[in-house]
Amino acid sequence: MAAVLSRKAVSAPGKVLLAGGYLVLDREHTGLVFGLDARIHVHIEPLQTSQGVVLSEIIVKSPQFLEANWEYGYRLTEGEGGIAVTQLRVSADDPLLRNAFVETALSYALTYISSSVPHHLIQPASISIIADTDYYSQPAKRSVSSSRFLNFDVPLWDAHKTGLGSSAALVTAFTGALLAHYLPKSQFDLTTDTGRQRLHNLSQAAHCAAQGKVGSGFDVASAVYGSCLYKRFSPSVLQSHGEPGTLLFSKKLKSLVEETSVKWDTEIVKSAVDIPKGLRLVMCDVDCGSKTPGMVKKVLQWRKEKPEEAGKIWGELQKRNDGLAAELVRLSKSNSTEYAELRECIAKIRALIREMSEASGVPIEPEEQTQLLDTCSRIPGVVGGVVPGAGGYDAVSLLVENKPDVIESIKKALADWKVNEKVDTGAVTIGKVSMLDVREEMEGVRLEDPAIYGEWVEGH
Ligand SMILES: Nc1ncnc2c1ncn2[C@@H]1O[C@H](COP(=O)(O)OP(=O)(O)OP(=O)(O)O)[C@@H](O)[C@H]1O
Ligand SMILES: C[C@@](O)(CCOP(=O)(O)O)CC(=O)O
Repeated sequence: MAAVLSRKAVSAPGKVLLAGGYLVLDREHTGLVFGLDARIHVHIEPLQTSQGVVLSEIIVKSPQFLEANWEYGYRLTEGEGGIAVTQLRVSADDPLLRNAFVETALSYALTYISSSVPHHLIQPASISIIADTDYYSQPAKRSVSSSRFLNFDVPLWDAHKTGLGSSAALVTAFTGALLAHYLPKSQFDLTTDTGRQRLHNLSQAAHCAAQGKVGSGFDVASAVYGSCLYKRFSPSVLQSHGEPGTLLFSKKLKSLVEETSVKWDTEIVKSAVDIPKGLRLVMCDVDCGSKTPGMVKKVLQWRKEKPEEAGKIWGELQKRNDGLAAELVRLSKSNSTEYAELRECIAKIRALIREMSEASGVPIEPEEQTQLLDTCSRIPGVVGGVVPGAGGYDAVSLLVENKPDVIESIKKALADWKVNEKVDTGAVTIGKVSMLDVREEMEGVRLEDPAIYGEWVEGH
């Protein structure tokens, strides 16, 4: 008889790329990424089936959203092709709503598990995904109990994202929960360097496959390792492992994850990143629900066409980004509250980002965000702010003194804030600007107590 597996829960943090957007796509450069205290949690338990009924089924639910149930059948494929998963129809009348991140992470993780314990049958499981509130601009309804997790009461696809990296945190926590559930601790332990390295490699591979492109991977790296200075892996690492169901996929994935044939050249430096005790990060969401498509492509095209111009700006930006990281660490170590130099670092970075926007024709720091950042930067206690990551109209980040009156002043300023008509480009409509209830967090992925989810995993 197969051993009864115990329930497990894993969470991973969201992210903000404070400095190094676009540059981090190139291994010549680095990104300064902070993990956030908004987490995606994944809870997994054996699926209760009627006595004598043997199913190869895994059920995944996002109980905070409507119609967010996905059921999968799974089977071992021939030719060491790994585990293929097939989405099952919940009921004959329902349309098949796919979730590429869940589906891909499931088949990658099950394939790795089956290659690690080849003669074990994978038992059915029930998985719940539970997200902290600030991943979505959607106003959430308070849940009936005292649970910190809220009910969004809309289909997942209708919730506006705030850009905190839900898919990377999801894929990392989901993969971690599956490995922790099915593999013995001797083969996978989230608390060891080897465990985290394998989880990182597997999650990066699955996340890239689900996205259909290989980005820099800073979001998955920070979901695993938390805040860090990040240098990407060479894209060639992910070029030849194939797809689930194709010849030798299982073998190739195992060696990719365990680095037996390919070496991942990712560089994670945690000691280069810190936030001084007297400061914190704040994120302000503009809820306009739009992001200019193709920004990355356009910036890279500009860099290709104008290598000299781009090289100069990127070289200078890298220097300033390094300066920002160094100043944060210096302030943190010295316990100093003298923020003039930090203010200067942020102002220089913003000026260079605007120069890059202008030269590439890509609204990385659009006029509306310039105005928002300028307004916030004038509030006493606000050291400065930037458009993080790819920029555009996602939430902006501020570095502020960690004092209740400063936070109150920011909230008040945001409540009154409107785009000045003179700079309103008309490209987007900025909704209500609000402060998200998140701040930086140093820790990455972690095991959670499965009992904390209460009603969210019972009876859903
Ligand atoms: N609570 C959830 N339950 C299930 N799937 C989710 C959940 N939250 C996010 N996802 C998955 O992640 C996808 C959103 O990922 P996407 O990469 O577009 O955005 P993001 O990672 O939040 O933001 P960004 O990349 O801008 O930081 C959704 O379409 C869905 O597949
Ligand atoms: C533009 C880029 O460097 C950062 C994108 O960051 P974000 O998704 O906007 O947080 C792309 C990448 O690193 O994959």
